[in-house]
Amino acid sequence: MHTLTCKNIVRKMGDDFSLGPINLEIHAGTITAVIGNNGAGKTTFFQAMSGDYPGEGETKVHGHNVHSIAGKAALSYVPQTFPEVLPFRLQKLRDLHANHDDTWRDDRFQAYARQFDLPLRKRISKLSVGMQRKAVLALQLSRDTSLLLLDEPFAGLDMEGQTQLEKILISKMEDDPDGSIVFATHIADEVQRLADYIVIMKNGKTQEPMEKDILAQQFKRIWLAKSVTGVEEAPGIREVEGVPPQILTSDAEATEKWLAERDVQIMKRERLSLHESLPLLLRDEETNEV
Ligand SMILES: Nc1ncnc2c1ncn2[C@@H]1O[C@H](COP(=O)(O)OP(=O)(O)OP(=O)(O)O)[C@@H](O)[C@H]1O
Repeated sequence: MHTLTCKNIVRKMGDDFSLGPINLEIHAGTITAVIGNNGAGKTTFFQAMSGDYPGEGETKVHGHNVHSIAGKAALSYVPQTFPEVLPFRLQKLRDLHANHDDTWRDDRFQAYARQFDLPLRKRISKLSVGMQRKAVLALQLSRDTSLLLLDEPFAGLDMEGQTQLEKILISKMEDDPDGSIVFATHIADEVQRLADYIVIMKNGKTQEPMEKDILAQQFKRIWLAKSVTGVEEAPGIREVEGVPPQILTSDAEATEKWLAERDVQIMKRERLSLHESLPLLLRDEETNEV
């Protein structure tokens, strides 16, 4: 079952950037991290997925068009910036949701407001950047929806806030096993701790979602006993350094098969952390568009 389906999402931004076409399916019960370099198009994509603008293509949440009432009621969206809420006090925004939003769970809001120590009676614009994000997270996480779209939700949060948010997201998934979370991030540790799938975004296009655990098995550093001609061209090779060579591969199985065929002994191998493998993925020139 899919929580979210994007079909042929396209958006042109100025003269220099265009998003898509993006086709993506997010399975129910999963957390997906969208990663990409600055300017890759993550925010533009989140705006498109959330129905923030009437663009080309179609996004559906549990089968409902994202622009329909049912679609809007099925998702919560925390954008990267939120100028429209800045003039208001959090209490006022809480009251609006409590009175007009069928998805609203006031018990949750009160708990998040306490946890994040949010001042209800100050204008959001008067809060620090991190507190502003906590306020918007508290509002959106208090809506009982099956899809959370979070554009860099950890940016600007203090360490305690990051840990609190992680716990909240994990407990939301436990409460609603068919729910899904899609979040954009630049933080490898958050990908490591939260994500089931990783979607790489480059030049406005997404690659096919990759299972984080499979990716962790494929990326390895391998120490060879001797130099071997043509190793730079072996399958999966990303980097070759030193004599005897130390190699980085994104397809350990294929690389090791290639080495075995040439009787090259492997002295040692270790998996790469996401801190090492994600930058390699983002550097790659090729995109496998879906
Ligand atoms: N209002 C706009 N008019 C023209 N171009 C824009 C506009 N907003 C964004 N862009 C361009 O769209 C591209 C994608 O921007 P976007 O903010 O989606 O990237 P991002 O991956 O979220 O980046 P970051 O990691 O820095 O947040 C950029 O090249 C940016 O210059």
